[in-house]
Amino acid sequence: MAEYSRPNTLGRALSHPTLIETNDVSPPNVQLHPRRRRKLSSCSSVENLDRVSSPSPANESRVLVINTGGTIGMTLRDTGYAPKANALVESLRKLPILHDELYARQTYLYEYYKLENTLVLPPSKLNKRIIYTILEYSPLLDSSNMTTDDWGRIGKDIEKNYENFDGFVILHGTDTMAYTASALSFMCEHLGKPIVLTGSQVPIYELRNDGRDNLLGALLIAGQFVIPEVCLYFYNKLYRGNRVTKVDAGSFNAFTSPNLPPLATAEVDFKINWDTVWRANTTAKFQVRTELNRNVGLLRLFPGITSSTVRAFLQPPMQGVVLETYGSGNAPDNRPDLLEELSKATNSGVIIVNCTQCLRGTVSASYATGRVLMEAGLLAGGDMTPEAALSKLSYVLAKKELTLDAQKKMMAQNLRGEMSADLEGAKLCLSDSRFIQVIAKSLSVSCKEELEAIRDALTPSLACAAAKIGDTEALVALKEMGSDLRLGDFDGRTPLHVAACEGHLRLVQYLLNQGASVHAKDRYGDTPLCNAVRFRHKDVVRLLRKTGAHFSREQLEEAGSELCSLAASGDKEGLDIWRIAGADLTRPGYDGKTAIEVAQAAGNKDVVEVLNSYMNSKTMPVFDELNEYDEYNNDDDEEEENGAAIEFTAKPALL
Ligand SMILES: NC(=O)C[C@H](N)C(=O)O
Repeated sequence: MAEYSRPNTLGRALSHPTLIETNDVSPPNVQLHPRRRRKLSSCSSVENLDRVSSPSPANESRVLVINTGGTIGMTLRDTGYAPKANALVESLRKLPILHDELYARQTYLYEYYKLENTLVLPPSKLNKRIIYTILEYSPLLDSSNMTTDDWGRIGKDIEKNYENFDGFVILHGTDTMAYTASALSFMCEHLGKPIVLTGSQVPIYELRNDGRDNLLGALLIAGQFVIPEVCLYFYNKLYRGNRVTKVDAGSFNAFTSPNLPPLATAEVDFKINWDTVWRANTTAKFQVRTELNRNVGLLRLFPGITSSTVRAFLQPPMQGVVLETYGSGNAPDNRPDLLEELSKATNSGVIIVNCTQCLRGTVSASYATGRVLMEAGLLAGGDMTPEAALSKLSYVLAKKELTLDAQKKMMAQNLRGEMSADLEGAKLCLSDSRFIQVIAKSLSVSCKEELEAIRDALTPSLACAAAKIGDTEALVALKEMGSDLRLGDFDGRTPLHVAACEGHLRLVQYLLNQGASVHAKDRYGDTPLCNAVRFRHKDVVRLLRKTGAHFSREQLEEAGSELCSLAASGDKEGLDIWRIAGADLTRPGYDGKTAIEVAQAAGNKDVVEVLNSYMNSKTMPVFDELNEYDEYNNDDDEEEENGAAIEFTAKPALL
């Protein structure tokens, strides 16, 4: 007699665990979960996986294992290792760590699924039962024999059975597993469930092997964690499938993911690196694109490669090539013959992607030898593996509905986490208004003091960034979360300073309406008015003046020299800005000469005339706000503003 206590979900109808003979699992002693019982009577097909819907009990999950071949299921023959058909299920059935026969029989697993190739794992640490069904391909293949058609077949089988399983495990030879994993990652669009490729270096039938561990780990991951990616599990690590490459022919530790850390590691527990897990960020339904373009290839540069080799390789029908270059994407820049062949090909519509031969790192344009390739029309492949770049090309080029330009654009995009964003783009860009708004929103979700402190610390930088790009909406968002838009950054520069520099008139208006001070000084003593004068934004100068901005006594004194220098260079516009800003154009410079004297000496008659008329009208108020304001309304030589329509309600002038 063996004691067997059934899991709660299965034994829901029983009040006590039942003692059952190990070999006696006859129906009267076992209660089926009601849903499973119902299913038993409705399911009739043994062959058709589609007709079996997902399992009932909550602690069970279903995984479809597609066995394509590979060493994991090979035996040694006279000709060497070769796959053995119809042997895997039987052999797994005898391995207690990979199949719990007692549970299967007690719960009528075989009758319910009507699939003899359905097995069940013993309960996991998380108390999950993973029921897995093996779909074996015929013939089983050494992965060296696989083609894009086989990728399509795998994709279609996943698609067909997608709703019936919680996850998928693909048993595959290791030699081309990185290619298949990459290809499937692109083919599986809007993936929401885990697809885990695995295999082994030593057949599962041998005494010492890595197949059992790899299969067990892959099943546990696919059945327990919603990692919506095409992954590769090997030697206790789960990798993103399109990031791996096989690096060792003789070790259990056969794969590496040089540019991305593992998604998970199997230690005492599984540690999932959720931050790295790819999120499709889509509401579209899962589908598999099986169309792949086979006119693609990998070309590895080597010293002395001839242009005729390159020419031959790039001949039609070739449509996409991954050029494996040196270091950070370099090629000889003293080989015009070679570069010409590459240019000719890109001009005729071949997409050539520049990937590095190095295991780790990315292509960049830091060397002249790298730039020549960009000039020849190559696309930068970033840190993509050649396997990923090749299968991406194959996938993208099969999208016939796209123009060549759109295909190139797609190649440069990070579609499935196969490449890191280029470093420029990856920088947190404060001048990205979406970033500012996202931060503003996320900070406003809580009203805790700490969060408010963070908000206050970030506000000046964020507000200045928004002011820089004239993003009124972002400023409104910041304002709504309670930020004080008058605050200055580390250098005492307020959003008003920044907006004045950039000439964003409407934003200046908005900030003034929000109480921004025209008198705020940055660490250099500059006010927004100084900035607007410096960058010659007349309208902003007028508006600031209207709001009461003025130069300090020292600034006015120092202005003399600046005015003389403008007069010397005949810069009427510069002088006019100073006039509008309220400077006294008769103020002498450091050597006692006035601007008009300098202009006369330099023979700048126009300037003399303008300054004379200024002197004549000097008895009038320095600045006629109303006239100037009218002028401002009609002036269109400033940059067109596209901010939100904000009524002009600037404060009355203080002069
Ligand atoms: N370890 C392996 O699976 C290698 C085998 N030749 C294959 O790729 O199918």
